[in-house]
Amino acid sequence: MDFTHDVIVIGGGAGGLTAAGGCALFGLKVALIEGHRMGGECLNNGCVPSKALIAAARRAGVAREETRFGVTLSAPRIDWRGVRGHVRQAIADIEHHDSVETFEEMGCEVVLGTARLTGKHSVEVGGRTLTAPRIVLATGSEPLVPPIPGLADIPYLTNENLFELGERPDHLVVIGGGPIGMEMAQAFRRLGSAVTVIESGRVMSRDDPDSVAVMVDALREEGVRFVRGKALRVEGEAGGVRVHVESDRPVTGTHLLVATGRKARVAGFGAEELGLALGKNGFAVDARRRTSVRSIYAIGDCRDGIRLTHVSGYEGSNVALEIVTGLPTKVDYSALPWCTYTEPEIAQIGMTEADARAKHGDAIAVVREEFGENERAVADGSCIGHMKMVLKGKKVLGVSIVGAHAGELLLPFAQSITGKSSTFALGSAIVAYPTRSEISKAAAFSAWEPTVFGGLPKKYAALVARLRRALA
Ligand SMILES: Cc1cc2nc3c(=O)[nH]c(=O)nc-3n(C[C@H](O)[C@H](O)[C@H](O)COP(=O)(O)OP(=O)(O)OC[C@H]3O[C@@H](n4cnc5c(N)ncnc54)[C@H](O)[C@@H]3O)c2cc1C
Ligand SMILES: NC(=O)c1ccc[n+]([C@@H]2O[C@H](COP(=O)([O-])OP(=O)(O)OC[C@H]3O[C@@H](n4cnc5c(N)ncnc54)[C@H](O)[C@@H]3O)[C@@H](O)[C@H]2O)c1
Repeated sequence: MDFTHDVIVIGGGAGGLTAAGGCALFGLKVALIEGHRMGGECLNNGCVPSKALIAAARRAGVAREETRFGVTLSAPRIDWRGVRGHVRQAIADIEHHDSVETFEEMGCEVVLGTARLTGKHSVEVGGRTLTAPRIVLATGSEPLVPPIPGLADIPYLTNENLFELGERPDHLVVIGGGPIGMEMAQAFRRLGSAVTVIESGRVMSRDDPDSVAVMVDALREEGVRFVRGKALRVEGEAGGVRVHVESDRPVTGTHLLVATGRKARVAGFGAEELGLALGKNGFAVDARRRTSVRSIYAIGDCRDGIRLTHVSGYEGSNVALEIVTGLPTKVDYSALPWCTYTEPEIAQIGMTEADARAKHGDAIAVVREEFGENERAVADGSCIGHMKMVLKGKKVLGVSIVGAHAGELLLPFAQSITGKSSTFALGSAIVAYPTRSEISKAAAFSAWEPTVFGGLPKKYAALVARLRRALA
């Protein structure tokens, strides 16, 4: 078969950009297709606007403390247009990292349009048929809106319209106590909204309960109200919503945010017709991120599994490496980090205590240290929180941290968990997004870039690509 490309990547979010950029930098002929906005969810409706909003809210939160350390601040005045302006500016300042021009410079052919899978090796977009030995699906996810009776009849918010809100809600009701619910609850509360969170199960159920308890107490103290129960029915109109909750009184507010998880984007672009197998929520994949059709990979939010920007990026680079070298490249999540950017932050790497007990029983030990004993925390007047290190013998299995800048404390444990500490390992470590710690990975990666993308590796990649074209 005479292929138009070596690789076709569908989706220009964190996963697709990393896969496409990686292959292109090795000299492969890459088509990168994006149907909406380059940068995907993270840049446009996810991490970047949420963290920008959190930054504005943090400023308001500090000002609300009035007198501290002998310094008196005046109470915050919140100009919603200014807050929105900061959110937009953050996106504008970052978007060039993900732009068409940047990826064309790397050597990708960027095609703007909605792609349709038409075969094991073919994709249609904008009236063209593109073909390649390997296709990478990085089509992402969208808000999972549960079928709560009444919801379809009232205006509600999800992450897709939250950051474009024209006014500050007087009372924001949030359904869902996951990372989106928690980050946004605190941010809106600090910006002056009343906030009620409705959660049917455990708040932040993926994280260590001891960390979560500290964070929930802090949010309660700031005035966030928590209601335990399932949201069963919703009624009202713009400016006045009422949520009926299992085993509690109805909750009323002015705005409703639905933050009840994500639904993988797997339908409507030819994957069903090709018979790609599905898992519980997304394409079923093996450890190499191959779907049931072996020439097609699925990475990041669109496959069944954990959904985070750095996870999409890691899977993108793994798949690029496999395609370029021809060597199987499995994901390794033994040192997977994540962080929720409330204040205090909750950060995790590797196993929680519960994960470790489930796997190793009483063979584990847990060491706990308090920030109240940490002299930098004391000097900062910011002693809330602790670190729990989970060990088997002296080997670290995981670390849970709650406290100021918790996400920035994870990186050394990536090295202790994996046992890899070279500059190459640092350059390819999975680092929680967005953290300042990423700069260490960037520096280590830069040191290796000329070698990794040098003449010899490119010649080898070209040979593998020729063989693939001949054998596919
Ligand atoms: C409010 C919020 C806050 C978040 N905060 C964080 C955080 O702080 N840290 C973190 O790690 N994660 C965070 N996340 C999760 C993170 O945003 C996602 O995990 C990540 O963006 C997924 O990247 P992706 O490339 O897999 O998918 P996406 O970013 O969803 O990209 C998929 C792309 O594919 C395109 N596409 C889909 N179908 C087609 C088609 N047929 N043809 C062409 N193009 C197509 C879409 O337009 C989209 O641009 C947050 C998410 C939300 C909603
Ligand atoms: N800092 C970060 O890394 C970060 C921040 C935001 C989002 N994200 C990612 O975005 C994704 C989505 O986050 P999310 O918070 O929407 O999802 P989530 O699945 O983590 O949490 C959703 C919560 O909603 C609850 N829920 C569902 N239906 C309900 C109902 N009817 N009534 C009451 N509660 C109900 C669930 O019990 C669950 O706790 C996740 O993949 C997450 O990893 C990450």
